Amino acid sequence: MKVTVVGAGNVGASVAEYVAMKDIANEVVLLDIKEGFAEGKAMDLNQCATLNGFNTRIVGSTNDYSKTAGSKVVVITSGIPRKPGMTREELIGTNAGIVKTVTENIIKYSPDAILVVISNPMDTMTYLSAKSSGLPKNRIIGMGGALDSARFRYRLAEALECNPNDVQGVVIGGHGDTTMIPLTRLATYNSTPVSNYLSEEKLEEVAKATMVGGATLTGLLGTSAWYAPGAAGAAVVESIIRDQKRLISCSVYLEGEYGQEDICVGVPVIIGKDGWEEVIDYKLNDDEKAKFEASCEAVRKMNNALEL
Ligand SMILES: NC(=O)C1=CN([C@@H]2O[C@H](COP(=O)(O)OP(=O)(O)OC[C@H]3O[C@@H](n4cnc5c(N)ncnc54)[C@H](O)[C@@H]3O)[C@@H](O)[C@H]2O)C=CC1
Ligand SMILES: O=C([O-])CC(=O)C(=O)O
Repeated sequence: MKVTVVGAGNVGASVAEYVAMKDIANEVVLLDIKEGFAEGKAMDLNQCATLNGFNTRIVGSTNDYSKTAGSKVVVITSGIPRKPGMTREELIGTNAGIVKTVTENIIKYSPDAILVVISNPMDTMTYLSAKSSGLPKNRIIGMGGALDSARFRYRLAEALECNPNDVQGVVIGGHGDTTMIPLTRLATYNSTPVSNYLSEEKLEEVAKATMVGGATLTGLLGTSAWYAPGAAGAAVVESIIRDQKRLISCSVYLEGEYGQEDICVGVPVIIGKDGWEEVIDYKLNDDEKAKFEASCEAVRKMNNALEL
């Protein structure tokens, strides 16, 4: 099984590392446009094999797509990250051209691949990939909700002073500072509503911290985060390769689900060997529905800036 990761920068290398550590692919191809960069990252990662006990071969490629041929999954992380003070949406001018070209090159060599889009602004880049590839909608998955939900669970666990693995929580909507929707009403601490333990004000605080999770890290790091984004990308890849049918919030092309058409936005989906298989209806209440609609309107505005 071959997995390609386009963009060997912070997020791409992190996805490659976590995929290798899971030992779910024989080969991971890391491709970057920067001369020798992907080869260097691949060599460094290969030298972890005996230390971390994996048997995945990592191959570096400077823009040679023939090396990516026959990939089952392709993760797209190429593009610029934001700097402190910027929004993800400001990246569209540079990243749209990159994501479009990369998508076209990838499907020339791997026409049956499932694409996992990570580059920002992620929902719009996923929509662009869907439109420019012409691939069946189930084979295009935007990764954002997996990360945002992990951050939400971390923040909830911090507030509850508990083990994050005992907390369930999902973020839907756009992957933007103001468009994501942490579903606090549905969050649980080992099956009991978190509202049993946390006040409305505390839950509001948790939701706000979740929404600006990426911006907070960008402020601290000077560039955007990569460990949790890499782990979230690898979790989506694993669910595809192992056909795990995990229920993960991902940005997918909607045709009526959640009342939306012709948009890629975060909703809970089942992820398996054929890509995303089904959207699960969380039965939003009126307030959540209104937030989701506003989120979709903002994503749609971004999509309108694309030259398709
Ligand atoms: N969806 C999500 O949850 C997340 C998205 N991101 C996004 O992921 C993207 C990558 O972030 P980082 O890895 O931190 O950036 P980075 O700058 O470390 O790496 C990006 C890499 O893409 C490469 N690249 C640029 N144009 C290319 C092309 N045409 N073909 C192949 N490679 C190309 C660059 O040479 C660079 O090595 C950014 O757009 C960032 O905003 C980051 C974290 C989470
Ligand atoms: O914040 C950013 O720009 C990168 C990203 O999407 C995240 O870490 O959630």
